[in-house]
Amino acid sequence: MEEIVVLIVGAGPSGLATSACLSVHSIPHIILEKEDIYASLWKKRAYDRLKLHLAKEFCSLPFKPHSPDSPTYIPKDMFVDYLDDYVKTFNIQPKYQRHVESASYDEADGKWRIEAKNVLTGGVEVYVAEFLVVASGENSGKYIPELPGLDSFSGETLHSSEYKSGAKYENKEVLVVGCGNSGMEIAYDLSNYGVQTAIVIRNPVHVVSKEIVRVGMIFSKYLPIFIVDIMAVLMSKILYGDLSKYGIRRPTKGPFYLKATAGRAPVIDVGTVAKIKSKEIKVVPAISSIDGKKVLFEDGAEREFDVIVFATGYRSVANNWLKDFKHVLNETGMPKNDFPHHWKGEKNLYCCGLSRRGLFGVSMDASAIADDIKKVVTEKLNK
Ligand SMILES: Cc1cc2nc3c(=O)[nH]c(=O)nc-3n(C[C@H](O)[C@H](O)[C@H](O)COP(=O)(O)OP(=O)(O)OC[C@H]3O[C@@H](n4cnc5c(N)ncnc54)[C@H](O)[C@@H]3O)c2cc1C
Ligand SMILES: NC(=O)C1=CN([C@@H]2O[C@H](COP(=O)(O)OP(=O)(O)OC[C@H]3O[C@@H](n4cnc5c(N)ncnc54)[C@H](OP(=O)(O)O)[C@@H]3O)[C@@H](O)[C@H]2O)C=CC1
Ligand SMILES: O=C(O)C(=O)Cc1c[nH]c2ccccc12
Repeated sequence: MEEIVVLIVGAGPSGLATSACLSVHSIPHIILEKEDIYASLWKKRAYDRLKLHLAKEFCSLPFKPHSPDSPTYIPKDMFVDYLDDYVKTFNIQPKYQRHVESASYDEADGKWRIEAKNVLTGGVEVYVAEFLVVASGENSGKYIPELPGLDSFSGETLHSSEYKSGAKYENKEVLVVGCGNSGMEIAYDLSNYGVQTAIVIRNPVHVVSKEIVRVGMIFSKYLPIFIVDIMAVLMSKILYGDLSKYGIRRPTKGPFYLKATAGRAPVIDVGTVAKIKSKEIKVVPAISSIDGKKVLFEDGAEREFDVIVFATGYRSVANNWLKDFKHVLNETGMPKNDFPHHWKGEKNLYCCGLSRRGLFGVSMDASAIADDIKKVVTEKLNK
């Protein structure tokens, strides 16, 4: 059994940022990561053409702004290089292939007991920590809806986290389920490879440009969200026009309101809208059932597909291993406390990167968590 002051679960940007902030405070800690590398989402589960879709000033980790020479919207591989530099700068050394399977709070000694399977040896390692930081990601579990007849589908199915590029789907009929940023960009990528592409858009969704988001993020510092949303929607209408005739309806609530309250990011268009307008990408309604290669839609139409890409999002699965999750999370694996108090729980339990604010939120959380742990440790030493 290993005793440690702070144990961090996950070596994505949240775990790395928290580690850096704790190191600056000289607080001993370890990171347990189930994969064999850090930043596995960015290194293993992201498609080729992915870029950061927030301007770089909103995407840096603590103590390390992006280089002035970096493009405003950083390509995935360049962001991975940035994380490599970050890990070197702060000498971050996660314990890899340690899959945390259980974490519970021992009331008797007031510490966290963490059990992790060593993926290499198959053995179970036990750790005892005074502080526990959940940094396992809001996108840690793939979500695929249960659709009637899905088991009968005779083509290929994959989740967006498994998609790399449209190259392997040339001359195929592909259905993308989900019109979030993954679905809309994957549909664009498929279409660029000449793939016959359809996308399911079943509910209203905002479409904005990167520049509208950048302006909105800047103005959000000074103006109430409803003003920012009025501006954002007006700019979107000017840029894209009335999209309802193409099957894209705008929600009644604004894009920044929905992001702040429901964590639903607007679609930041990469060129998909133009392809939908030109009918290179076909918009279809919700699926009612699947039969072999045939997909039946709620408008009664049906069409055969070779491939279905589920760009239907993710879920936090922290509750699978965090037995005493109620000290910081709710039943869905997300923070039980509202932003900006979401990161701190009871019993020295914290969560980082679960505020649905992307890397911008990661940095805020990591700094706040490390500062709070430093305060608690200092107060204890001064008693
Ligand atoms: C396709 C995609 C694109 C995105 N683009 C942007 C963007 O442009 N800008 C932005 O701000 N945000 C973006 N995001 C949001 C993204 O969540 C953050 O950028 C960032 O990756 C969050 O970091 P994280 O460390 O909290 O979570 P993750 O990056 O998901 O890392 C969590 C880590 O925890 C590990 N882990 C999970 N469970 C366990 C366990 N039980 N035991 C041990 N280890 C475990 C995982 O292996 C993983 O390495 C995007 C997300 C996706 C899916
Ligand atoms: N940097 C970048 O360029 C990118 C960033 N991202 C980020 O990654 C995160 C995850 O994004 P993403 O993977 O798109 O997931 P999201 O959760 O944002 O979107 C999931 C989509 O799936 C749809 N959906 C769910 N179930 C069904 C169903 N049964 N039938 C039809 N549609 C369904 C949802 O529609 P409904 O509303 O109807 O439920 C929604 O449109 C987000 O924060 C996003 O901003 C993602 C891709 C690229
Ligand atoms: O892409 C993501 O997952 C993000 O959460 C990035 C993000 C943070 N704040 C936003 C506001 C509008 C659109 C995207 C984001």
